[in-house]
Amino acid sequence: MWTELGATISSLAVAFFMLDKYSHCLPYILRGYLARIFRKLVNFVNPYVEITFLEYTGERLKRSDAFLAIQNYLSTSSTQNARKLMADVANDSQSVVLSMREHEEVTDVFNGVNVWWASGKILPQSTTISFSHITEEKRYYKLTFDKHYREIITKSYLQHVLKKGKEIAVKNRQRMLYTNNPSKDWHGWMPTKWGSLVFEHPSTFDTLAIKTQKKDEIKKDLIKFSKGKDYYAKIGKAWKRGYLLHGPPGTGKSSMIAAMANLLDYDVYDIELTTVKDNSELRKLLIETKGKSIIVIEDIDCSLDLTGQRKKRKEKDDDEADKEKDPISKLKKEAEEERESGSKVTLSGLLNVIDGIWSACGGERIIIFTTNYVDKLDPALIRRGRMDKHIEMSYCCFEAFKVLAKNYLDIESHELFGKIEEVFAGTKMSPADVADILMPKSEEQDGETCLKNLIADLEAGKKSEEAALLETKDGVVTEG
Ligand SMILES: Nc1ncnc2c1ncn2[C@@H]1O[C@H](COP(=O)(O)OP(=O)(O)OP(=O)(O)O)[C@@H](O)[C@H]1O
Ligand SMILES: [Mg+2]
Repeated sequence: MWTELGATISSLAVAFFMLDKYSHCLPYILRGYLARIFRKLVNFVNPYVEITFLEYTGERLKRSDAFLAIQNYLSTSSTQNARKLMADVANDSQSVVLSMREHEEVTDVFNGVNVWWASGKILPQSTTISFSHITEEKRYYKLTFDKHYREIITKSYLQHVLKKGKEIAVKNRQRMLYTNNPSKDWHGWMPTKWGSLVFEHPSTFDTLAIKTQKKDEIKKDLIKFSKGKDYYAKIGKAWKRGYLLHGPPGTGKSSMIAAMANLLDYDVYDIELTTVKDNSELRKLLIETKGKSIIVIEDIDCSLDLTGQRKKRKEKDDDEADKEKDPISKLKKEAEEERESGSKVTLSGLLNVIDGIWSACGGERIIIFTTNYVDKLDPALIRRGRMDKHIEMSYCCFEAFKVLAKNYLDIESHELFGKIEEVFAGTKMSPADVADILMPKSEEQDGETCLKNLIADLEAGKKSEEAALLETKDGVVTEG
């Protein structure tokens, strides 16, 4: 069909060229008359409108969202029509996603109107060697439809295609875990700021050992946030939420982040601040994050000189230690300090970037800081509005233990539970330690043995804690 159409159009183009060339020989009125007839003729033989959607648009050659949505949309309709398809895998290799190959055509029907989609690519014109995969060839989709349906196609149909395409993208999307690459590995404008892996952490709110009430409260908060697009727009605030997770090591802070990402189906951006050169690099990194994501800065107290106090204290300790150090140790220490001082991200820089980034980016984002020492953090960093919710991850309690016993041993109730509840009171064992004890170490070790081991460990821990407390008390009394 297109070949015939092309031939007709070229004949008309020749006719028009001749008309244009010799028009000065014709009287003015006849010239206008012929031009009108010619236009009618072209409209008659080619009543179609074409819209082209390029893969890369704009000066910065950003990948077009419309192109991606169309690609996804056509992945369903084209599989029924097109003969040449391309295959890719999604969702942990669970499903195959098919899309149209170049120079294929498919027909789609919308409200009884036929439209035609064609895929193609424009090859580079010059033979110069390019270092960019983007400039080498330009892929596009071309939509053709009868001009009588211009209104319905350009409005309703395209809206329908974009909406469906985005829905398919969400369905096929593999969640990713991004980690920042050191800036020395960034090459020009190539997207190497973030390295990525498929995010496959198994932690969920069901496997998290924390009190049920707290768990439900956090889940409710997250779901409310993720559905809050209209609410945030109404109150004129950026669609973001900050969480501060604090608690001793092994209490499940990192597991909680994974559970949050799994609950909301968000990507995770894990920022290692110590490899970020300065504030402007941090800004670049954050600007590149996408919506529906959780931005994580773990151990925030260790990543930055947050309060100034840490540095001063360190300097004081170091000065004293230096007096005793030999020259080789001193040199080693200096080299280490130089490496450590690689990151010049400052607290105020971090705050500015965090506050600014929300206004610059669309789409929902959660930012999470974790720390073992909440008291060390600068109040400016964790004030309400920046970190909206503070979640304390605490030592294991009996309620949390029951979750671990179910996960690790498949035991939901046992005669030893009464004793365990009793010994848990007043102990400080992290869920990570409890989980380790509950994990059978050999084939012979059954659930009951693990529970008995736990009781023994808890009792031993309790005794040593009591002894330590007594010692301290004695110390205070003696000093007094
Ligand atoms: N609350 C919890 N519920 C379930 N499992 C937990 C919990 N806390 C710890 N664990 C187990 O212990 C391991 C370590 O936990 P996790 O890394 O989440 O602790 P963390 O608080 O991030 O520790 P750190 O402060 O050292 O980073 C996890 O792999 C998990 O199996
Ligand atoms: Mg952690």
